[in-house]
Amino acid sequence: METPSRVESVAKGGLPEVPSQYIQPLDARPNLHHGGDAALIPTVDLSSSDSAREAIGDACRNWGAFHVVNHGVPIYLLDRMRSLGLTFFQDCPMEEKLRYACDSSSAASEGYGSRMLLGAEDDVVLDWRDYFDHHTFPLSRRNPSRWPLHPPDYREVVEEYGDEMKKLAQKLLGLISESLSLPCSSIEEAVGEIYQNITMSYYPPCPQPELTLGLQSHSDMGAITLLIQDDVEGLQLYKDSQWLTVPPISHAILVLIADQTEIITNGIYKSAQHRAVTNANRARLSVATFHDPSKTARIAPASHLVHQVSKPCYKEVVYGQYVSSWYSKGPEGKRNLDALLC
Ligand SMILES: O=C(O)CCC(=O)C(=O)O
Ligand SMILES: [Fe+2]
Repeated sequence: METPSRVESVAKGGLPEVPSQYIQPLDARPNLHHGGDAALIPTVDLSSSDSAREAIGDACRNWGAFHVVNHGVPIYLLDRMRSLGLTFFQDCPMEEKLRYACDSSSAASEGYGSRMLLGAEDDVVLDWRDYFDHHTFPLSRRNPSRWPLHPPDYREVVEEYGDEMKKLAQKLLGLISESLSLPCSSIEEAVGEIYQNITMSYYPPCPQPELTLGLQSHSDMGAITLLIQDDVEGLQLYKDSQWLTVPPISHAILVLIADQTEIITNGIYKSAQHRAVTNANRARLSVATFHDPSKTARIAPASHLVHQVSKPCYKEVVYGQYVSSWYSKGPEGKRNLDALLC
């Protein structure tokens, strides 16, 4: 098995210039002089479901993303996850990290990795990012012995975090369904059994942030993503032909609508196109918790919503095929979803 370079090791070399594989084509490079403003991303207070429902509907229609507060997940757990991630990436010796290396020849395999897309090294531009992916639901996929042993509470915290995030994702899918006048369980039933992955992403300081991306432009492929970041800016959202910076809010959780929810809602709600930019001075950490259908699930627009606009806007897709094509062709924004438009 080929062992790809870890971005951390490339960054530690103190190179004045990034290696050519990390240089983005001109049209994908970030304009760091015009960072944009995303202060307008809505924040939804979940303490009252009645007012949250309407606010969620507006946010899903206009942004595909929103922050939630009073979400019920203990704040200490958000802080502990961020600190476990930083401990792993910054304090664990490389030799130890590599004991958890993921299989770089298969998509989204569990463990420590750097390359998201499959394909030959010289075919793809590499992201300036290392990550650790944990498989947490269904429970049959959960095997904490494949996760770091240090700090001593690492495995326990990741399990508790996964449990809390799943509960929140289910609550949100219920509110999203109701915001479209569908029964509360509609979207969750269309998704089927939830597959949850937790990916900690680590972006080391980059000597040429204007040429690179921490994570290329994409929308998440599953149903709903719940994301927290540390206090370093870097996440950007594409809206109205502009890249806008998403401000980190330490006690909030960012909700990103993903592609299967766009399909199920027949395009009424849009998945969020986003990317991560790098910076020269500070490493950045994010933790994304993905909630996806099983690979065998068939995803199609909900019939009730098809009747509203008189036709389905997306073709039915087997989720596993969607995932394979995403990893082999690359996301390039939302091109995999666009390919399913009727
Ligand atoms: O680092 C971030 O904020 C974004 C991470 C992300 O988009 C992903 O893991 O899919
Ligand atoms: Fe993402």
